Amino acid sequence: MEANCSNMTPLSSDSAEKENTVCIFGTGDYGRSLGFKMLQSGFSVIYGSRNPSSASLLPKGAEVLSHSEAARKSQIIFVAVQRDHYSFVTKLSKVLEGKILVDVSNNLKINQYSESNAEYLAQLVPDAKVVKAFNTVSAWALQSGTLDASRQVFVCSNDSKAKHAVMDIVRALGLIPHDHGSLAASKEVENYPLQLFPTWRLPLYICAGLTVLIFLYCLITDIIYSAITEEKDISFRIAISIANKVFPIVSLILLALVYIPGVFAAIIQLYRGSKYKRFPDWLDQWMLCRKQLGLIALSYALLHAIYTLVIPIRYYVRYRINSNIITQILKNETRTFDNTLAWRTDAYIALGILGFFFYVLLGITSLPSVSNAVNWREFRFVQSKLGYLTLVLCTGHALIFGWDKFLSFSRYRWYLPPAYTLSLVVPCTVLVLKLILILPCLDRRITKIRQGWEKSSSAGKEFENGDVPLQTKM
Ligand SMILES: NC(=O)C1=CN([C@@H]2O[C@H](COP(=O)(O)OP(=O)(O)OC[C@H]3O[C@@H](n4cnc5c(N)ncnc54)[C@H](OP(=O)(O)O)[C@@H]3O)[C@@H](O)[C@H]2O)C=CC1
Ligand SMILES: [Fe+3]
Repeated sequence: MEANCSNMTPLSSDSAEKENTVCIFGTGDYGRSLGFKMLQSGFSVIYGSRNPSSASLLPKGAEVLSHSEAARKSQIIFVAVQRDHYSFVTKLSKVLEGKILVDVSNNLKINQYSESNAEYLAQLVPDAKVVKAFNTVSAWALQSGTLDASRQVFVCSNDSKAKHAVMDIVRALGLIPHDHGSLAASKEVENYPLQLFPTWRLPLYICAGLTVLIFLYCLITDIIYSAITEEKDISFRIAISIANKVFPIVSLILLALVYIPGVFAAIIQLYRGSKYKRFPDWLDQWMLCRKQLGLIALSYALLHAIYTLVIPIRYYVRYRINSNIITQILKNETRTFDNTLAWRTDAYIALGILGFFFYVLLGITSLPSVSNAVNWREFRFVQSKLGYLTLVLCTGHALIFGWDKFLSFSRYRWYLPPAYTLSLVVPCTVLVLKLILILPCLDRRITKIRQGWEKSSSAGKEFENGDVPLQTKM
């Protein structure tokens, strides 16, 4: 079936109907859902089943026959059967000769078998043209029509015509086909739905590790320290006070971690005097998860903002304010207005608000629908310039919050510095390194390197781009 199916509507003539007919082996969940969607899109559907008479719950308008009878009636056959049962196709090898067999199967584990299911099917019926497709679309999504998250269908085959015929069907169903090349890619395609947030794994581990470490640090320096040295139980602070320390600290560290790899990359390129050598793997990995790190940092900043907003309604805070007022009344004293403190708190809050605003802006511009609407230069400007501005504002927010507390030794509990200082180490390091890198002498050199200029280390000679073979990326 090489006819273009993209404009398919139900056809009336017999021959056209034959061209428009697809066969589905298996009347299980997937076979039924696929058949339902096919019928909706104007195809005729014939099921091939072991027991045609007892097949039930099939979509209206579909026919059920034996495997061989059904296969004879269509050029394209979808195999909606679990891999373990594929052996039944060997008996049909004659009738399947030259036909397109679409393997929709998935496995339970990554690399469960040595060869992919599609390659296995191709070995069982070598004279059929096997195409891998549809495994990324669930039965539920096909049936319910909620295909927003899984519109993409990866298609691969060794037979180009067969692949394009299946891609036409994919389009006719309102889905988006992605050509993944030959059947050798089918293993990767089969592993795809089994991966659980692959690009999120490293950022989530980093975030979880930092969260636990900072929480333990705050627990020791606040709650356990008070319990042991002052015999005071302030464990209630875990719920809001400690949480509202952990979230901003981790958020700021994660935001700085988004910008460190760029700084390291610039230093490495300066040192090598070239951009044509691969970065170490760890740096590549780190660069690839910057967006995820940034989005987790944003979610923690959002939590910090919400926790901060509830401070005035906390019982503990209202109690402290009231008891302060009563103490002043009882002592008949009035605390004078501290102008410096007023400036400090206002500046700290203002930097926090502005920092959060740019944080959100960065998050919004990283959404595909927004980033697709800006060109590469605009995207770089937002993510780099506004990103650094966010880092500066948020670091300023933390610096003014802490002020000179780090100088007062009484705040060091068991020689441990106040928790806020932990949030400043990485961001300050990034900002200092960035400041050095934007010094005109270094900036000019980095710009030249990124435009392709190279310094030959062996001969001490300098080559322009093009004189030296490009070996690797960057
Ligand atoms: N469910 C889902 O969301 C998705 C499923 N898939 C893939 O689709 C395929 C089918 O899945 P699903 O429909 O859920 O599975 P089911 O177990 O529900 O159905 C499989 C069908 O295969 C047929 N069958 C069972 N045993 C044999 C056998 N020994 N020989 C021949 N045919 C047999 C039966 O149909 P009959 O009785 O008519 O012969 C049965 O209904 C699988 O490979 C799966 O990985 C892919 C993406 C998503
Ligand atoms: Fe804050």
